[in-house]
Amino acid sequence: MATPRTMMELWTTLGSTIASFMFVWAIIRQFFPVELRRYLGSYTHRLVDYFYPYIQITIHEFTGSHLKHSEAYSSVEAYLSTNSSKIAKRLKAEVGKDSSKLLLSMDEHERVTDEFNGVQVWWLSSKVVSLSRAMSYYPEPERRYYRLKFHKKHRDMITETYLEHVLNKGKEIKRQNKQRRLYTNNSSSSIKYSSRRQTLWSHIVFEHPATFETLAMEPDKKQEITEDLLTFSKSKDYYARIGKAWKRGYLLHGPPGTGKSTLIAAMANFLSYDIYDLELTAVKDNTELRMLLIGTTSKSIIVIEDIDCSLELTGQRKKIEEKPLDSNKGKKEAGKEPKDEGGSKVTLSGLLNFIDGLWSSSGGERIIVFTTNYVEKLDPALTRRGRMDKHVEMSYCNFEGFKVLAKNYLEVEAHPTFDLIQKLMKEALITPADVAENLMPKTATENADVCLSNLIRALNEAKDLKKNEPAKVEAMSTDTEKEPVKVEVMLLDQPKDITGSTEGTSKGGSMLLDPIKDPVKVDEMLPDKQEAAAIL
Ligand SMILES: Nc1ncnc2c1ncn2[C@@H]1O[C@H](COP(=O)(O)OP(=O)(O)OP(=O)(O)O)[C@@H](O)[C@H]1O
Repeated sequence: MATPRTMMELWTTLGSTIASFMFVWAIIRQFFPVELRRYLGSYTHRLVDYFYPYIQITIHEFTGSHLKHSEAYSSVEAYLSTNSSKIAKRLKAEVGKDSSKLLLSMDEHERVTDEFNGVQVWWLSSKVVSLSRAMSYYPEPERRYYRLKFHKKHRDMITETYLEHVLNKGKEIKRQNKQRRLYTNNSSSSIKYSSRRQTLWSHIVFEHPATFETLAMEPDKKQEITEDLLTFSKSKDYYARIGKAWKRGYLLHGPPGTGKSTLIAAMANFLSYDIYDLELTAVKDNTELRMLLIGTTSKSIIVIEDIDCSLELTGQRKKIEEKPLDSNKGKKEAGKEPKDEGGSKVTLSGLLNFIDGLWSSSGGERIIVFTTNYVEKLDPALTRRGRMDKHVEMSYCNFEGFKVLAKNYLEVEAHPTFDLIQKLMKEALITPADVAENLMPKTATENADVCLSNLIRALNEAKDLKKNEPAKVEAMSTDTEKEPVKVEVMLLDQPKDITGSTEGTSKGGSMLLDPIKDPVKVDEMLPDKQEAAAIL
């Protein structure tokens, strides 16, 4: 017990000696001439620096003579918010800029410890209050700062690696906390008459709840997409090394209601990216397209929906490339109102240039997503790999997909009706949108049992519809000039004998037809003669 007491006494004595010395020194130095005081001051600093083993770096809230908000400060603040909310005892809560979330950060004069590669560092939060602040007519804002302290032997590691890590992590956290935005392009006509300050894009807050967990899709496919997105988002150095624009093209194709838009929302939420919904029909020409694309920010998904309707990309590339496109036509056919009456002169080559990285000069990563209900109609120039790196087929709902939706909509993971639903799903084609519609309770009294029986009814109807479908014909060859056409006939509910006999087969079959010799037979076989002509 004697040693601690001696130590205590030693510290107490040392403390009071230093305090007395400081006090005496403060009195004496007043009588020293200014020059001498400065001289002594500089020596004191040097002496302290010599023995003091730590280095301090200060990051101020405002920088420059115009007191601009420092990006480094806000990044450090975001970085420390994750640490300090767990460690610090005094926190402050603020609603962040562009965010609806309450963000916690360490309060003034609070200290937290951080560790990086086994090295300990200390962060202090503090502020400078100007003395003239209270008296001044235009009080200066408080200037907050963070101070980082570390041992001088780690100088290189901290200044080269740790600070970069803090800034990158902080930026990432800021982006995740930021409200996501959904941008749409303004039609050319509205830009013409608008004030100069109006931009080409308008935005709203993007709050789509879709995630990969709530998406009805085969688990393997989900994993493949999420891995692809993650790899892409971390490949900055790779793209820089190979000298390519940091972009990735996705083509989502499948019937309406299979979740193409939902997948885009899930991708945006997964990566915390903004979405630019590019309505090509509202774009006047290639120059405007270029301006729009240059106006997009990095870490965004640029979406061109129903590309088959936006541009007539069904013909030969050459013809289309030269021809200005009346894109309104396609949209009207799709039952959508075009935004711009004048029609768009965006060409396929303009679009291809853009996909090939026209905007690469603006830096940062972008994902471009095209969606279509008719992938076979698109020009191969648009869909070839390299432009569209990933083709994702969105298909009808299967039992796995149904289970995801049942969990989302009804919070049901097992039910006596599941076996029947599984059987029916093999026999009927139903989109995830239709499944979702049936599973959604319409009134407060509709429980899971009611919703599931609604779905069973819908599945039975879809099954009957499929049975009653007219004969489906598949042409195996299209060369009608020389070869006979092999036609596969699938006769389901109502057998229809193509040879005129009333005895048909419900199983279907195939036969060789010569379109020159047997035109009538081929015609008869199809309910729609035009369809026959198209196939042959
Ligand atoms: N795979 C899916 N997973 C979860 N929900 C889905 C899925 N597919 C469709 N839905 C539901 O159906 C609705 C319509 O789907 P969505 O708009 O994503 O389909 P789409 O394929 O983009 O259709 P369109 O081609 O008509 O634009 C969505 O709001 C969602 O609720």
